[in-house]
Amino acid sequence: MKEKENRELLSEYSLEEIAEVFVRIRRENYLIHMIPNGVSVSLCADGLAALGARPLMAVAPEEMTEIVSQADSCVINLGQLTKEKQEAAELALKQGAESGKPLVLDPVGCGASRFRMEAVQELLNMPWRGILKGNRSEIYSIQQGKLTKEGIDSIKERSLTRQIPQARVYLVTGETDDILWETGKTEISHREGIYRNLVGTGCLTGAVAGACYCAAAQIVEETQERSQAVQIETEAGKQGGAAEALKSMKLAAVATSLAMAYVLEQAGKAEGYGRAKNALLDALEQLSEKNFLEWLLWRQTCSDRIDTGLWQLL
Ligand SMILES: Nc1ncnc2c1ncn2[C@@H]1O[C@H](COP(=O)(O)OP(=O)(O)O)[C@@H](O)[C@H]1O
Ligand SMILES: Cc1ncsc1CCOP(=O)(O)O
Repeated sequence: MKEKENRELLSEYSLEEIAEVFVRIRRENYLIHMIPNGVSVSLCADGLAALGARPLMAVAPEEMTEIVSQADSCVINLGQLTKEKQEAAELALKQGAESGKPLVLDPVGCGASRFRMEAVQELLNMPWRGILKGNRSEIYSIQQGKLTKEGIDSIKERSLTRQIPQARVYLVTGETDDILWETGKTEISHREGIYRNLVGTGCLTGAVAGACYCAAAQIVEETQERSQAVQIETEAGKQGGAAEALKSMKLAAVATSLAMAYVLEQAGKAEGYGRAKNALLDALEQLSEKNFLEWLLWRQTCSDRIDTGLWQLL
């Protein structure tokens, strides 16, 4: 059963399709609106630009509906949360859901204070479809409704439940990233290379997910259109909306996780914290080039050799 789940995911997305996500971001120059935090705003804006996307960082509730309407996707990062930011996040999720935009929510440090936890729970109770990206501690806090008081980091080992709402995909980051959805789960290991904990890489992961989600939605839609052109309408086809949306979210999460594994590996080779941050941005720029597909193929070959698989069995 576990093996079947894993094979299904492998057959769902080829490495070429994953690499195509980044070629598309550069070609389409998606406008990614992010409600950022002051600590990582430059890294996220630079990171999106390095990918070939167009960042737009807006925070004022007064302009949120207009801004979300014109963006291709919206990433809501709750770091440095204030009441005003919470209001902006609610408006962004509402407008994003109404206009069917790809949405990513990053509940930064939601286990650190009651204020953050309550705000996150309210936002999660709203009806929107999208990706929830958090470290293991943040997702644990959300699932258990408990404060973990680990600051913004994930320090302790935490077990997560498999109860994921239907319209959401969770991208849980750490040494191994977990991608969870209502009926399944996969793991992507980041253990290769030397890892350096650079401030803002969690936020950057959310920003990258926002860009990947735009490309993934287009890729999935085009694949669906091609298959509909040769098929008569089936029951599965009629229910295509939710299934397609789930596929886009999963492809976006897988592409984000592997891209971050690649860029963090490049950053890990640089000497010194400052150089590592620049190496991270330079590596983001390479994702749309053939280096990244070659790295994916190389990684798969290595994984096959040590018999773990690119996507680890669950
Ligand atoms: N020990 C680790 N080894 C390799 N990569 C890691 C490790 N911990 C986190 N990462 C990666 O670093 C990025 C940021 O994740 P994380 O540090 O968990 O987020 P946050 O900054 O929100 O706590 C993600 O791409 C994640 O996969
Ligand atoms: C340090 C800090 N404090 C509030 S937001 C923030 C940045 C979060 O960075 P990361 O992406 O590494 O979790």
